[in-house]
Amino acid sequence: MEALHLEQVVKQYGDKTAVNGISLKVEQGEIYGLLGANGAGKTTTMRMVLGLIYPDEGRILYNGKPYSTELQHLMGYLPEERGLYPKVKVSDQIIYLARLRGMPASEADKSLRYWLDRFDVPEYYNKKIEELSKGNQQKMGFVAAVVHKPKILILDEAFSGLDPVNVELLKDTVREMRDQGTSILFSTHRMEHVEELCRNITILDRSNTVVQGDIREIKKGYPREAVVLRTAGEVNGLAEIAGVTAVERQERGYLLSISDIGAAQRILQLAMAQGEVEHFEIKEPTLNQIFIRAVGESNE
Ligand SMILES: Nc1ncnc2c1ncn2[C@@H]1O[C@H](COP(=O)(O)OP(=O)(O)OP(=O)(O)O)[C@@H](O)[C@H]1O
Repeated sequence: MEALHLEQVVKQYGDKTAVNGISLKVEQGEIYGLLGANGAGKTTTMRMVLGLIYPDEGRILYNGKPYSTELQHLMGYLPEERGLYPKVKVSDQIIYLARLRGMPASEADKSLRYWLDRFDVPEYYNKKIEELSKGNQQKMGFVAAVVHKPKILILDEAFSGLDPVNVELLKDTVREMRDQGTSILFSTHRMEHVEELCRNITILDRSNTVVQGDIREIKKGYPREAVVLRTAGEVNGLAEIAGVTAVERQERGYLLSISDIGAAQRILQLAMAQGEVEHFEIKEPTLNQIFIRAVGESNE
């Protein structure tokens, strides 16, 4: 059974439909990508899942059951806007938040110390949030979201403001939580993070679902329009091949754009006829390209 199931969920603010009939399922131990342009309805959807606001239509089920206040103990949320108080000590507020979610103080303290050690910052225990850098405040926001061991974790731009080392650290942590059975709703504008972490995604555009499903399946539905070719020497006549729309000379070869898949074979044949081919690859579209195309198309 799905840990989280949204069925035709609608949210309106006056005349404005912020979310227009979203349906999705997140399995136990899955990281699910919720994507969309600015104002598409992601935060509104996440706030409904958290029970902070209520859907006007449709329903949300948690392990097959409707929302109840006990669920607050099972959910963790890292909001896009920093949610921690600047003047309060890290330990005071994170333990307080964990207790609000039903964790005894001594266990919360132990869990907080575990996370501070894990992130190699045990000294933050006694620091005020305002004394930390922006990235480290973000890390403490993450700790606040996971300290009580949630079963459903909602991450809104979890990696924003983090340096590459910390991004990797948090990615590993998120994967580990997934492997332990946590279901994670993951929202970001960074498509490469989605490619690395998520199996299934929904792309929202102006309140509507425009793309949904398994990333690998979605990619199969889009044409392959790029070829990478690496050869020992120059290849003449690439631009004249039927179906080749652009040829870009790169440091170690060529990047070609094609309008039909047959052009790829013609490129390979021409290159082989002129010398040794070191590398040949027909590239799948990136999620970034799919996003731009899907959101662009629905705006036409
Ligand atoms: N409290 C509110 N009252 C009125 N309109 C709202 C409210 N909250 C959100 N909206 C509107 O609902 C739509 C969806 O907003 P939402 O914040 O869910 O988008 P988002 O996908 O999270 O965007 P972003 O990527 O910019 O964070 C927007 O048009 C927004 O202006």
